[in-house]
Amino acid sequence: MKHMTQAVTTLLVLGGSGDLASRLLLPALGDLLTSEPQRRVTLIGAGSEDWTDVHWRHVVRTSFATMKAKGPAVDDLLKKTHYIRADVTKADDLSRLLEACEGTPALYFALPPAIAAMACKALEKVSLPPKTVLALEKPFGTDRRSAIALNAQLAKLVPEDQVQRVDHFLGNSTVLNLLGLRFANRILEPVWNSDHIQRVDVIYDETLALEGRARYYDKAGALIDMIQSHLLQVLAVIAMEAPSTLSSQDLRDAKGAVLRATRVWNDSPLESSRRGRYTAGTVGREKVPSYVDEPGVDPSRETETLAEATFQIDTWRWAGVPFTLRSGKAIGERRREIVVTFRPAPHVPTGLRGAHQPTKLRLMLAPDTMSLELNINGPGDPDVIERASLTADFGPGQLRAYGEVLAGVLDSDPALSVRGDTAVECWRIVAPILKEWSEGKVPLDSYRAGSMGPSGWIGIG
Ligand SMILES: NC(=O)C1=CN([C@@H]2O[C@H](COP(=O)(O)OP(=O)(O)OC[C@H]3O[C@@H](n4cnc5c(N)ncnc54)[C@H](OP(=O)(O)O)[C@@H]3O)[C@@H](O)[C@H]2O)C=CC1
Ligand SMILES: O=C1O[C@H](COP(=O)(O)O)[C@@H](O)[C@H](O)[C@H]1O
Repeated sequence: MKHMTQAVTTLLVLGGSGDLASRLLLPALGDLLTSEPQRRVTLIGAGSEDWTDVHWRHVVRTSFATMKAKGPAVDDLLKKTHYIRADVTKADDLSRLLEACEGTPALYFALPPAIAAMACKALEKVSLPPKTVLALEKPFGTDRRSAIALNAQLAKLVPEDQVQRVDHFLGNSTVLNLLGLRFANRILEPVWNSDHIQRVDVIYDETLALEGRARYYDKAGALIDMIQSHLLQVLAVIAMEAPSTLSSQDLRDAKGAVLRATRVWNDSPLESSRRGRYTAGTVGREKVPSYVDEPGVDPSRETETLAEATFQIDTWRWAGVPFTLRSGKAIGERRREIVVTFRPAPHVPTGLRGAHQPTKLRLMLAPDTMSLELNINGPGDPDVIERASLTADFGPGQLRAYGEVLAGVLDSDPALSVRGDTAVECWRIVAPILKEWSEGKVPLDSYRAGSMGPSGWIGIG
């Protein structure tokens, strides 16, 4: 993304002792500072663990090492970074943390969602320095109503453009590349509509299983964890109208308009959604227990680990085109792709045989590649259609997804974050599915960990 003047001088990570901080945020910060050595950031970690500064520096160094982070910005940060033990739900503790911040702080809520909401409430009693940035992780709230309440709470604290509702998929380079691919070429936009596109599928199947995250995941499940947030954002970027600029206002207006027009296909979760849960199996060489036997899981919740749902977008451009989003855990093969399937050619000349498959554009995420699958009639019999793929490698991108997220936070540029109304809209979109699933109207199918999903499910993409 574009690089703005850095607005934030201190990054205060609330929940610095957690998984997100050490596995994703800190490595991304190291990566960002290596690639942009002119940045200067003071990093403060805060959490309920009784850590010393020495221990915290060790955690930061270890995380930075995973990205081979180096250079003057990294050295400067490592010299000064420190850790403060605090209960972030208490106003006094939050005041203490803010007093330790130099200049303009960004508070990154790397906290369980309920604790983040409590911390926001406590911040009402705290005086925030001007231009303070608040960065909140997904899921933003637990349903439409709580997202509206959290928005109202945040509005009491800072203006909307100082709130970053983080969705790291928007920092994913393939998602960013979609902007260039769609809007910097003449050939795609004229066919990017229901006249030419038959369906769009977004698939994010992971080989990872629960990874010890039952405390959060068992209450969320695949629909909330992946579709309500990340994949609907991807849908919005695929389907949005061309923004005039890459400014946060233009990008977020364009995404917001698409999501406001999106609803469950035919308003029927029964026909348009499926859910599954893995049983014991082997993924690669790893033995995976049945989801219900994972520590911390409550089987009576009937949490799904694989979700698939089809949506419609009620606009002139997209009327009648199904958008199917799917994500699952403990699937036998990792598959992360956007598949755009074009309608068949209106007439294939009589005498040309074998044009059975439609043109498909595949955009693969991490590693970021693209392939356009075409029908051609060479090199063999000129009367027979064969398939050919035009492929391109997008390269790794300057920064990883969380690096882009952190650049946005430090520059106080919300372009890659989710606007408040859009976060609410995403809950509105999935609400009918959540309701019918909770009422048991859509069966919870089983699939063996390491398989491609429940038998009987027709593959997509
Ligand atoms: N982990 C991941 O892969 C991803 C996580 N996220 C989101 O990031 C957020 C954090 O997740 P994750 O890091 O996995 O969660 P963890 O449970 O690993 O970490 C949460 C952190 O918050 C701290 N904490 C909890 N209560 C308090 C309190 N009252 N005062 C101070 N610190 C407190 C915990 O400290 P202690 O352990 O001492 O309680 C811990 O450091 C969630 O919203 C999640 O959805 C988003 C994308 C990916
Ligand atoms: O936010 C989340 O995303 C990850 C998948 O994203 P990736 O960039 O790590 O591939 C997912 O595994 C996790 O369950 C979810 O909370």
